[in-house]
Amino acid sequence: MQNNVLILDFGSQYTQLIARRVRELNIFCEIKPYNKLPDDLTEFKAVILSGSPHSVRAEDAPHPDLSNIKGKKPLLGVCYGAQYLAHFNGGNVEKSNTREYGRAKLAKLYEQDPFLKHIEVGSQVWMSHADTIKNLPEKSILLASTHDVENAAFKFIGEDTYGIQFHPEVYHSTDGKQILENFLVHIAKVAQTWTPAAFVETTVAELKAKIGDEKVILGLSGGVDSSVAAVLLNKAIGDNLHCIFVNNGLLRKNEFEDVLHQYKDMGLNVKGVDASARFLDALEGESDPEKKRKTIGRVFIEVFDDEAHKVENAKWLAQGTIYPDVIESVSATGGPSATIKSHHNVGGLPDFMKLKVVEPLKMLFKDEVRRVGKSMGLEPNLLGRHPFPGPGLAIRILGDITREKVAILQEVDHIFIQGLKDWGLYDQVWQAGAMLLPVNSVGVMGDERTYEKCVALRAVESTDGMTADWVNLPYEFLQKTSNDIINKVPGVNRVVYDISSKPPATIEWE
Ligand SMILES: Nc1ncnc2c1ncn2[C@@H]1O[C@H](COP(=O)(O)OP(=O)(O)OP(=O)(O)O)[C@@H](O)[C@H]1O
Ligand SMILES: O=c1[nH]c(=O)c2[nH+]cn([C@@H]3O[C@H](COP(=O)(O)O)[C@@H](O)[C@H]3O)c2[nH]1
Ligand SMILES: NC(=O)CC[C@H](N)C(=O)O
Ligand SMILES: [Mg+2]
Repeated sequence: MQNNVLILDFGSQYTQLIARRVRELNIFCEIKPYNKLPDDLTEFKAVILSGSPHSVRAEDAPHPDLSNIKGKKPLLGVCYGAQYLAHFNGGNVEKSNTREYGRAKLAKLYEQDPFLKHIEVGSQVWMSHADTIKNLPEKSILLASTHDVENAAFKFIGEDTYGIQFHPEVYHSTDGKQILENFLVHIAKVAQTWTPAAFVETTVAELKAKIGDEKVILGLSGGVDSSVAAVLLNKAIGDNLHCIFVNNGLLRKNEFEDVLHQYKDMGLNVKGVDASARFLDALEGESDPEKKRKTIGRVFIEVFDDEAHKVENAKWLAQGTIYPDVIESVSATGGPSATIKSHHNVGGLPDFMKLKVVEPLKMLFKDEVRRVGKSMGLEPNLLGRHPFPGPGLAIRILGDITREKVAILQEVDHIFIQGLKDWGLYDQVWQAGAMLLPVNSVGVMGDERTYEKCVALRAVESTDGMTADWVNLPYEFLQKTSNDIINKVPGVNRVVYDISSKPPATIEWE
């Protein structure tokens, strides 16, 4: 890759955002942890240093050796990155008197530098720091100040090395993208050639060369990632791609049939495997959330392995892994984070399958996967689908799972999701679904006492599922949906709406 940019991660919560902004400029970039700086940097045309929760003044802070970079390639330090450049080049970084967090405005611009092209006094920037650069490093000049931060942007004389105290990657920095463009396009001369069409072209060529005449197996889930991966592979190797779509009995109403048809219409070589009974039998009597997830993962591997063996001469397993799954970021604490839920994932396929792995999307963010899918002509209804968890309705039925409960929840979910579509709300919601609760409550229907199930509806806004807010759905919609559910789904006499955000509540109830 000739026009690659390296983002060196010091553990900032915004590192991925830097990558996304760079890619919005149609420039490819990769994130590497600061302690895994590649020896060979020839493929990188420019380097960006991220922010960090650490203070450069602390001994245990990240202090990588930049001697192969600084002065040799265009280099931009953001926040901690800028402080780092200052601190180790004769400048002075100190604790600031007040913690500076939030909006600020560029109050003074000092130089006619391409870095500041189209940037004007008054431009809003976003600050998030406790340390401040008191004295600029040697052989540098000041480029910009805000009202409170004198050394907000600077440049080393005679090099393309820049430092900025604010964060150009967050949207609150109104001209942040322009600044990144100034640095990458005008100063570092990186070509803006990273487009979905170019990605498809190069990836298809790479897949052809890599796979040749061998056969590939791919699990299709109905979700965006595996579908886009399948279409890419299909372009490269045609019917040597064998897709398997498993019905685990825990999908949405009619999902298996509908999606299978859609895949066939797309020209994919796909086999639908109805393993509902195998999953539901294995889950019988199980009500512990983690055990349910593990059981589903295990049965999934068994079914998949059985099917894979039926494809003669299969040598590859394709996966829809995307970039956030593989980025090695530096965590603030350095230690592993707590397991909240065990995600069911084919990523955990055991070695005994002896297949080579191919992951055509592993450098893409989710929105890029969608754009790539769009450029290959995938249906908007497939690309715009809400995320649906691998374990499906199993983790939305609290307590033990029975076929009757699955059927009830499928009906409820169908009414809710169809309603969102009919009311034009589906695309405004990031994810929605219904939970079947393990409680009965008393009701009255047609003068008769009822003692039946309760369902909870959940609709959230989110960008990546890591945090989420419940959606303020119109009362009229909730009223109609609740009525429809209670009237049409026997066994349910109460509907509630989940108004918890994540954190502390997760999106799924189990
Ligand atoms: N019902 C299924 N049949 C076959 N393969 C599946 C099924 N469900 C999941 N998979 C496989 O497991 C992978 C992980 O599933 P999961 O739902 O966790 O992925 P995801 O990141 O949501 O991606 P996707 O958008 O493809 O669903 C999928 O990409 C797919 O390859
Ligand atoms: O493929 C998946 N396998 C799983 O085991 C799984 N568990 C949760 N999810 C989805 O992840 C997002 C965050 O969910 P939680 O807030 O419930 O952890 C939400 O989008 C959930 O639907 C899963 N997806
Ligand atoms: N956002 C950052 O990079 C912060 C850098 C450093 N930890 C500070 O507080 O100033
Ligand atoms: Mg999925």
